[in-house]
Amino acid sequence: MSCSFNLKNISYKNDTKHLFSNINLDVGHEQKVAIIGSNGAGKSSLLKIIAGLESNYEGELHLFHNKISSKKEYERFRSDIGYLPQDVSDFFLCPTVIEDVMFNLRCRGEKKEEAYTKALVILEQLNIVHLKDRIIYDLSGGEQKIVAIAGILITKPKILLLDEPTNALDSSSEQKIIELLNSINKSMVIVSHHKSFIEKLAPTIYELKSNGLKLI
Ligand SMILES: Nc1ncnc2c1ncn2[C@@H]1O[C@H](COP(=O)(O)OP(=O)(O)OP(=O)(O)O)[C@@H](O)[C@H]1O
Repeated sequence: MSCSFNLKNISYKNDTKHLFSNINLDVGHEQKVAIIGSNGAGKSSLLKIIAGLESNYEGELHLFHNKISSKKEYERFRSDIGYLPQDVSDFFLCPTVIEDVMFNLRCRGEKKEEAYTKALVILEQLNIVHLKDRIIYDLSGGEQKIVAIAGILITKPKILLLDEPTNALDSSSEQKIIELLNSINKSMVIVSHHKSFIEKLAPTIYELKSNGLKLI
């Protein structure tokens, strides 16, 4: 199986405590994997390691069969990785929804009109086109989460790392996210507390324990 990324014997301790060791994970091309675990187990920290936001770990991270030994090496693959943080309140860089969803494409040199058209398509897919001119910080937490997902999906990353993608969403929005993520053929790691949600999305579910990932 062609692998999108591999974790080899990862151990991590943050400023205050040892969180986990012996983390081994191979995520194949277009494979969807979920990680559950108790509060504070380190799920978000593990996702940050894969997202290249935390480098103070032991062990090896390989992206597309390349061993990543430095932040500089990670940067070669940064645009292939879409990361949704658990808390999206600091995620947005533009005032309005449409501007923010277009932003990453504009950064990559896309013309304004093309970026606008693509942003409208993704807002329609997520059923939030009515929010397009709203100020993001006036939106509800759930609405902000969907806007953040739109801003990630528009860049067509190869790997999606989603930290609690449906917390703060009502059941109809959660259903939309499930349908959308099911329709996307990409490698994904989804962290969630909601087993019922995860089971609809990821055939492979692990529990994060302090001594490794346990297949459940
Ligand atoms: N920057 C940090 N400095 C010190 N401790 C931190 C930091 N970030 C997180 N922690 C602590 O590390 C532990 C793991 O946090 P993390 O957010 O990775 O866990 P989690 O499994 O995602 O938790 P939850 O399910 O509650 O979201 C927690 O005890 C948390 O308080």
